[in-house]
Amino acid sequence: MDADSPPMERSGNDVNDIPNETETTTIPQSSAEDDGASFSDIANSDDDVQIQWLDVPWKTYETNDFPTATSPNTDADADTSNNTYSDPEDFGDFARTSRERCRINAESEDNYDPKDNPHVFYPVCVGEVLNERYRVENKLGHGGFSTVWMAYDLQDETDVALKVMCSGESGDSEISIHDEINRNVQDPSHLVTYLATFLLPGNECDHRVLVLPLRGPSMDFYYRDRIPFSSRMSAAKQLLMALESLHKAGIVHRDLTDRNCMWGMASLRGLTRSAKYKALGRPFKKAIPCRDLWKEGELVNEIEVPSDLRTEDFYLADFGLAMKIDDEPKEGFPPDLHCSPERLHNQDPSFACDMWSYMILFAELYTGFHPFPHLGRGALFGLVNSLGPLPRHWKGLCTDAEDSWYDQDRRPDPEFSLASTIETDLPDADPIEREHARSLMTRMFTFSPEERLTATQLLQDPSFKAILEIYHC
Ligand SMILES: Nc1ncnc2c1ncn2[C@@H]1O[C@H](COP(=O)(O)OP(=O)(O)OP(=O)(O)O)[C@@H](O)[C@H]1O
Repeated sequence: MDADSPPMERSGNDVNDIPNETETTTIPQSSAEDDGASFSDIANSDDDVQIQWLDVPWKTYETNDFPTATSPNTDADADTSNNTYSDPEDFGDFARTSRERCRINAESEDNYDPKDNPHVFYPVCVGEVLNERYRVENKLGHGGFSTVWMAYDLQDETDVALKVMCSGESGDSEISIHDEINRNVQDPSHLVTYLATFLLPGNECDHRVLVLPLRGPSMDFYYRDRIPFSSRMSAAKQLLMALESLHKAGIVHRDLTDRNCMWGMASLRGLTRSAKYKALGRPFKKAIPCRDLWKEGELVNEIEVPSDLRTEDFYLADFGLAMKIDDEPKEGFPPDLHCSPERLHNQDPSFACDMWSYMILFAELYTGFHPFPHLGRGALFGLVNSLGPLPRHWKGLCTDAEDSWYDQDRRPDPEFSLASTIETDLPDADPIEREHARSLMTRMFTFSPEERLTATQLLQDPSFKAILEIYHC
């Protein structure tokens, strides 16, 4: 597929640069420990042959232990720019004790058990080569329908993300919406669409795999308020422009959440696997403990991208629920806290629903917090408490709602009005800036979808532009 992928820099490693066969290189043995060296330390290391990254026992290799120019893995495993090599057998560390096994924070093992689950996940081991091309090197994340892995494309010699879908998810509609995006969206550069796709034969079923360009951490990963304001506001603008181009092509995303928005990640091209493990963390894993599993697989901790690898680019991903605006809506909602109130009342998805979700993300990027504290009583309660009663004609359309939330005499709690929330969350902001934020949020967080600004209108809105200008975006 010729979907856009970002330009990747190739660092100067060439098989001819492999040191003389008489030289000896010392590399660390596998270890879960980390000496805290930064990415730039690794990428710029000009140590000669003896390098020491970890405070762990050392293993000494003769250089002729390493792949030669005729070996298929030569380029993949030798990174002579750093004079370092990957141990071909090193694919992370197994938890050894029950306490260590508890530290593995992955999808539930039940997802692999056909007895518990009609839509099973595909068991994957780090180190496995999928489709004779993609060597799985680390775990990126998982969702309700997939596991997502960082893999090395042995053919194109680049890192990619593999989204391995559960059985029963043909992926057909996601692929066709990716195709639609690549055909019709004027600028898809901030939309994460597939580079290639293949099927993996599973246990009496196939599993669809999407090969995606590798991106960085999702928006929910970092404490947002630790990222500079200018980066967060630039992200908000990039996301809105991506959404505008999606909407102009007649596509609604329907699942705009912090999990589906991602920062960019600096290219790791040219680094050995051990250097990548050094930068991103080593896979920490245990075998999937299901009995009678048809194939080996591992539950693996998801990588934590260090902040010095995060780039200023921002992307919208996961088009699993996206659809053409005129198509018959399929099942599925964003999580309640990012879902528009009309969708929570079972109205059809619309561009305005996406704009509500966008505005929640904008508020989270801007203030660092969700704008409607729900006090443990659910998303709709948070809205009623801050904005006032829900439209009377929606009553009865949402089973989780209380009748009193539609009582038109009900007053919002002044402590949770948008003005007070903005003042609490941004105590140092200039009053004029806060007034722009209040005005913008009041107009966007309206229960009438038809009154919400479109993406194009919001990009032109004087208050939106004023806030971005303050942060030089
Ligand atoms: N291209 C990518 N680069 C890096 N990480 C990714 C990429 N795609 C997905 N991820 C990670 O994997 C996680 C799950 O991906 P995704 O949301 O696409 O899966 P899903 O099964 O559709 O999830 P959901 O149940 O939320 O719809 C994301 O939150 C993100 O952390």
